[in-house]
Amino acid sequence: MSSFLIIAVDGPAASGKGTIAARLAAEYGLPHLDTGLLYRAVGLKVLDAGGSLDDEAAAEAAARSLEVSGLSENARLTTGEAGEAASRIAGYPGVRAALLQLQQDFARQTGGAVLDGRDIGTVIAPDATAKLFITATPHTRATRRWKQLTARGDAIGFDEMLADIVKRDERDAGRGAAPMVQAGDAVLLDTTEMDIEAAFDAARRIVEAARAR
Ligand SMILES: Nc1ncnc2c1ncn2[C@@H]1O[C@H](COP(=O)(O)OP(=O)(O)O)[C@@H](O)[C@H]1O
Ligand SMILES: Nc1ccn([C@@H]2O[C@H](COP(=O)(O)OP(=O)(O)O)[C@@H](O)[C@H]2O)c(=O)n1
Repeated sequence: MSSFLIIAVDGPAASGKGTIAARLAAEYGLPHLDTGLLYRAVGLKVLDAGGSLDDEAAAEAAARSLEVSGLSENARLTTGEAGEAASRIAGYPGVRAALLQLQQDFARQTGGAVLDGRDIGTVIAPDATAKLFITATPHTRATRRWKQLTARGDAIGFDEMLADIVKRDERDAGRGAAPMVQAGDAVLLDTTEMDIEAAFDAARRIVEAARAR
């Protein structure tokens, strides 16, 4: 069994892919990159500069000059505003091109890595050892995200949350550049009826089966 291990974890909003990716990274002693943070940071950078999310050139410039250190400590990146902004700029090919190399370098570092996002198994690491596509029903995902955001004081109604998630999924799956799609060789994991422990357990078994191939 090779000691080089790339695990690609993709899926729609609030499916639990970040939680699973972080747990897998701890399990296998690998570094983890939440690639959604990159797009969230670019979206907020455009907004903070007073720009428009419709301005493709501004988004591409923000992506090219993105400072990637410290993103996971920035709580603002996990807000609903950042998620929406991310999805608006993530369809621009120039933004995706600007963020490609750093993600591929992260994936190919010595020993390997775990990355989660929308296009890890299809574009960033098509040669990944194990590919998972995590999903759950929109209602379940909206419930999870609503609990997560309201627990920390963000004011949002459940119906609005559900509508936001459905709209973002449609935009992510419908765009021309690296749309959210399950890779042909990814294993689908529907966590609707699973708690975090059960979902992680199922994910670990998928990785073990892939490593044994
Ligand atoms: N299987 C699960 N059951 C219940 N809650 C979950 C499950 N997986 C994740 N969560 C919770 O749902 C929220 C969203 O999970 P997260 O991993 O951030 O999703 P994603 O990375 O897909 O957006 C978090 O609060 C997380 O703790
Ligand atoms: N690899 C990735 C990761 C995120 N994204 C975009 O960034 C947005 C935010 O991603 P995220 O993973 O942080 O969002 P959640 O699934 O956590 O809600 C997504 O809706 C996508 O539009 C992407 O296009 N490609």
